[in-house]
Amino acid sequence: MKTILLAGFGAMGQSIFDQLRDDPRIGRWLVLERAERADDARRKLGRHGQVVQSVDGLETRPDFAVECAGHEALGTLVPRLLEQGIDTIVASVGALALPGMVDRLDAACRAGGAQLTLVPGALAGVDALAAARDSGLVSVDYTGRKPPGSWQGTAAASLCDLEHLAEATVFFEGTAREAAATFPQNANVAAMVGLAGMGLDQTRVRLIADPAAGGNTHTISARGAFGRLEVMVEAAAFASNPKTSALAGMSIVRAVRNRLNAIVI
Ligand SMILES: NC(=O)C1=CN([C@@H]2O[C@H](COP(=O)(O)OP(=O)(O)OC[C@H]3O[C@@H](n4cnc5c(N)ncnc54)[C@H](O)[C@@H]3O)[C@@H](O)[C@H]2O)C=CC1
Ligand SMILES: O=C([O-])CC(=O)C(=O)O
Repeated sequence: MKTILLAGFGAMGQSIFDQLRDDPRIGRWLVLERAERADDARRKLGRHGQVVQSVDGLETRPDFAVECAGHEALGTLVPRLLEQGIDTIVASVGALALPGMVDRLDAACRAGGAQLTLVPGALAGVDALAAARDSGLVSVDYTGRKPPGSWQGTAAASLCDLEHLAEATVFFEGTAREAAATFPQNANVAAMVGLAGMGLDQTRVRLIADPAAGGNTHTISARGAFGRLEVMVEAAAFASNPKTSALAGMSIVRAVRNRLNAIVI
């Protein structure tokens, strides 16, 4: 039976645990949380696992790890996990847009002989984009559209009047690298499109606050030698965190199951 280390027990982390808690192939959860949220995590984990203080000096070595704790945590925790040879699945893909981060993670993987998995998260179409890239891509565009409430508490609040928007408002246009760095809680998907396709600096991003949006919508438009791609997801958000689509948690669950299943889809 497997032991999984889960860094971050917020909206996504709790949903991942809830979906996988009864899987007989998983024996134990080691959860890393900030001190002020540790008791809550301990209570929710019950007999299924324990809260740990650090990724270093663990009594039980995890078989693999999952990160859903944010950009800062990715930078501090994930290289240390990889250096210890612990394969890690990450949600906070946008942190790879930070200067030097890809090289740092690559070096940590090599030092530990570990593998880092970036999930599509709330996106669809990443498989096709990544497959098409070696044959040559001509353009890749990503548009993120969310209700104003999903942009509250982010840099969008200083770029438009989120409280009083009467219509859909484009408040950001730039590269995937700029989007990921400016909106760490909302533009991990933009970084994923960039990393899977033409690169962080060649991928164009538009971010929109839309009072009429029915959910968090993510649209990828791409052209290349393969042909043309147009994929849109309208995703329901977590009640506990409207910035995050529940599909992002499901995407991690898929990645975990793919490590446990005989047949990988
Ligand atoms: N790839 C994708 O499609 C998506 C990726 N994300 C990323 O996933 C992250 C998590 O999303 P949510 O669960 O919705 O956020 P959340 O804010 O609900 O939960 C994050 C949890 O991580 C904990 N945390 C923060 N720093 C930590 C640290 N150093 N060590 C341990 N725990 C720490 C927080 O206390 C909190 O409980 C986001 O910050 C974002 O970077 C979010 C949405 C979609
Ligand atoms: O969950 C989503 O809709 C996407 C998101 O927040 C992110 O990529 O950071």
